[in-house]
Amino acid sequence: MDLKSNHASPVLTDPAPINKSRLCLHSTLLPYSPPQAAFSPSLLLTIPRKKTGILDDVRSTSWLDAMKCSSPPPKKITKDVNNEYTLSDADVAYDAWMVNYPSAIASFEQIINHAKGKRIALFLDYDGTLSPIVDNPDCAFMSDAMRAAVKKVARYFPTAIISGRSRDKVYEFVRLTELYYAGSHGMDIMGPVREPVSDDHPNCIRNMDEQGKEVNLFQPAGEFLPMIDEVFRSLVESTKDIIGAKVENNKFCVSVHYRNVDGKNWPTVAQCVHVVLKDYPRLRLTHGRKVLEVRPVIDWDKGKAVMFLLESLGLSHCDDVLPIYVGDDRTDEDAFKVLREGNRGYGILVSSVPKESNAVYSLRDPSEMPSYLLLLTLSILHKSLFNFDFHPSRDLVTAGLITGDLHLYRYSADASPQKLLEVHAHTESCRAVRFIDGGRAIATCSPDRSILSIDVETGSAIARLEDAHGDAINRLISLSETTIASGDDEGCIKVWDTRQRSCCNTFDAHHDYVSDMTFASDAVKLLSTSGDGTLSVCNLRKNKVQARSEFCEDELLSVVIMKNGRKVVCGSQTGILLLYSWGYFKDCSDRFIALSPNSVDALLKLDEDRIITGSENGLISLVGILPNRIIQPIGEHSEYPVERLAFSRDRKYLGSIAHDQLLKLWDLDDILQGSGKAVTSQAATVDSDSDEMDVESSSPKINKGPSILLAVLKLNTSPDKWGRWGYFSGTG
Ligand SMILES: O=P(O)(O)OC[C@H]1O[C@H](O[C@H]2O[C@H](CO)[C@@H](O)[C@H](O)[C@H]2O)[C@H](O)[C@@H](O)[C@@H]1O
Repeated sequence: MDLKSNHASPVLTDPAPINKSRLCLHSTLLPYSPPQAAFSPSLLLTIPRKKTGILDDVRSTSWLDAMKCSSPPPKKITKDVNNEYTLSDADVAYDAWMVNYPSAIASFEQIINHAKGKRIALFLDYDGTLSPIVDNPDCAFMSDAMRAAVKKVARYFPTAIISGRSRDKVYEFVRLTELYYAGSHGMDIMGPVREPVSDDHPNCIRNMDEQGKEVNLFQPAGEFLPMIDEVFRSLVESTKDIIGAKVENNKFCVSVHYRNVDGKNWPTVAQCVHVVLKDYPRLRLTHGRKVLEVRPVIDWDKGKAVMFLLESLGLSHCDDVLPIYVGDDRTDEDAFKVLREGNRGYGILVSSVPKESNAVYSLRDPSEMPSYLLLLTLSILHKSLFNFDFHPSRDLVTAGLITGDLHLYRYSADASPQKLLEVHAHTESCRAVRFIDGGRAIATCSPDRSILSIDVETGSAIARLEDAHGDAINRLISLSETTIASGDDEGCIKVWDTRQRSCCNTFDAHHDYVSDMTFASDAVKLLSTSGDGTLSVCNLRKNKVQARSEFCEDELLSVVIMKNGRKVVCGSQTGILLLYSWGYFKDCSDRFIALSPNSVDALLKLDEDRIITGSENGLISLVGILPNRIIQPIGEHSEYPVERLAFSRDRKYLGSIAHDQLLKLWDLDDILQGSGKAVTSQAATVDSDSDEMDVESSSPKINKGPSILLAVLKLNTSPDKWGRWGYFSGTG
C-alpha cells in the first residue's frame, strides 16, 4: 500500500514484535534507529519537507505493517499429540527473548545490588504500564491494587508519571497527589521546585498546583497549543464517518485511535491523518499501540522529560541516584535510551511479546507491576530500619539511623530533648540499637555485618566485632544484662556474651531475614520471626532450633509472648495477628484479622492480655488478646509505617519510631485513658480458630496532637540531603 506523505520521517513505529523465526535467524535483535532529524539549537526540529506529499515510510517495515504490529497478537495455547498443553511458538520466542531482557521481578536481587548506596527515582508510563490496554481509551482505569502500590512506592522514592495523555487526564486516572506528572509525552511537566532548573529551559515557569504548592511548570511546546486544537478539530471532522476511529486531544499532541476500526479501513484512517497533516509541516506523526500520534516537531521526548525531572529534583548530577523507567511502547524507548546511554539507570519494558528495546529488564504485562513496586517498597523498608531503645534506669533514649549514625538524647517532661551524643557507628545504616551492660553501653548492628558497643558517657567505641555475621545484621535484642542476640538477613541468629565479647550460640533459624526476636527467660528460649513466614524457637541450653512453625504465606514481622507464657503473638505483613499456643508451634491456634490489610510491623506487650501494635499506616492501636479485639486506636504516629515501639524505663512513656524519621514519646497514661473500661467490659473467651473478632463499637478519638506528645525528636541531621526518600543500603 502506498500512502501519501509530506514528511520525510513521518511515522515512528513501535518496534515490531519479533517472531520466532527471526529470533532463530539472528542472535541479536534489530538495532534501534532513532528518527532521522537534525536538531536546531532551540527545541525546534528541522525536518526537510518532501515535495511529493507522499506519506511513505523510511523504514523497511511498511506503514500498514507497523499499524498491524502495534499490539501483540492474542496468545495461542496448543496441545500436543497426547492432548497435553505445550508451549506455543510465541512462548518459546518470549523465553528466548527474556535471556536478553530478564524479568525485573526474577532479577530483583540484582537490581537491589545495583541500587546499593543509591537513591532510586522512579518514572512510570501510564497506558500499558499502570493500566491494561483496553478498547476504549476513556476506560483505561488503574486498579486499586496498582494505585496502592504506586502510592506506597512514592513514599520512599520520588515518582513521576510520564504519559502521552494530557496531564489532566492522566491525573484523573491516577489521583495521587504525591507524584509528579508529565503529560503529552513530556511536553507538559508539573515538577518540583527543589532546585532551580538551568537556563536551558526558558519555558519553565513557577506556578501553584491545586493544593497551593509551588511547582515548576514546563511546557516547551506552548506555542503549538492553537495549532494542536485546530488539528484536533479537523481530525475529528475528517474521521467522523470511520466506524471505531477515535480522536483524543492530549493538549500538546493528538491521538488518532484505530484499535476499534476494521482492518480494511485502516488505510482510510491513515489517509485522513495525512490529508490534515499536509498543511502542518511543524507537526509530525509517531506511532503507538494502535494509535497515530500527531505532535509538534520539537526536540523533546520522554527521555528529555526524565532528565528535566531529575534536574528539578536536584538529582541530575548525583552519582548516588538510580533512575528507573518503566514503560511499554515506542515513545518510552527515548527514556530507556537516555538512561542506558549515560549509564544512569535502566529501563523496564512491559511487553508480552519480544520487542527490540533499550530497556534492560522486562515485565510481561501491567499485572506484574504491583508486585514489582511492592518489592521496591519492601526492600527500602527492610533496608532502612530505624530503631531506638530506652535506657533501663535513666531518662535517656538512643536511636539508630539510616546514615549509620547513632544518637543519644536526654528527655524530660519539662524541657526539649537534649542531644548528648552523635556517633557515626557504621558505614551502612544502623539497623538496631540496644542498651547493654546495665545501661553503661549501647550495642548497635548494621548491614556492614559488624556489632559495635559504645560507651554511653563518652561515645567512644568499646569494641567492634567485625564480620559478626556472614550477612547484613538486621535485629538485636538484649537477653540479659550481659547477653544479646543478633539476627541477620539470611535467617542466622547468634547469641553473644557482651563482657567476654564471644559468641555463645549460633542458630540457622530461618531461610530469610530475621524480622523480630523475643526471649522467654524462664525457658531460656529465643523466639524469632522471619520474612520466610515462620516462627522459630531456639533452645539456648541445647544450642538447637527446637521448633519451627509451618510456613505461612505472609512474612512474619513481629513477635511477643503473652498470657504468662502460654501464648505467642506474631504480627504479619498483611496485618493478621497469628496466635500460637506455647509448645504447639507447628500451626497457629488463632488468627485475628482486624488490623488487616496494614502490616503489623511492631508489637509491644502492655500486660498479659493486651498488646500495642504499630502498623504500616502509622496507626498505634491497643489490642486485646483472647478475647481478640481492637480496644482502641491510641495514636497516629504519621502516615508512615511504625518501625518500633518501646516503653521508657518507668513505663511513663511509649516511644514510637517510623519512616518519617521522627521518634515520638507518648504519655502512656494519656493515650490509654478510657481503655481500661473497655478491656474489663469484655468477657474472657477461649481460643477459637475463627477469623471473627470483636471490635469495640464506639470509635474513640485517635491521638494525633501535641497534647499527648512529650517530645518529638527529628532524627535526620540533614533533611535537605535525605529528604523523605530512602537510600538502598544494599544486601550487604
Ligand atoms: O504514554 P502512555 O501513557 O502509554 O500513553 C500512550 C497512549 O495511550 C493511550 O492509548 C493506548 O491505550 C488505550 C487504552 O488502553 C488503547 O485503547 C490505545 O489503543 C492505546 O494506544 C492513550 O489513549 C493515548 O492518547 C496515548 O497517547
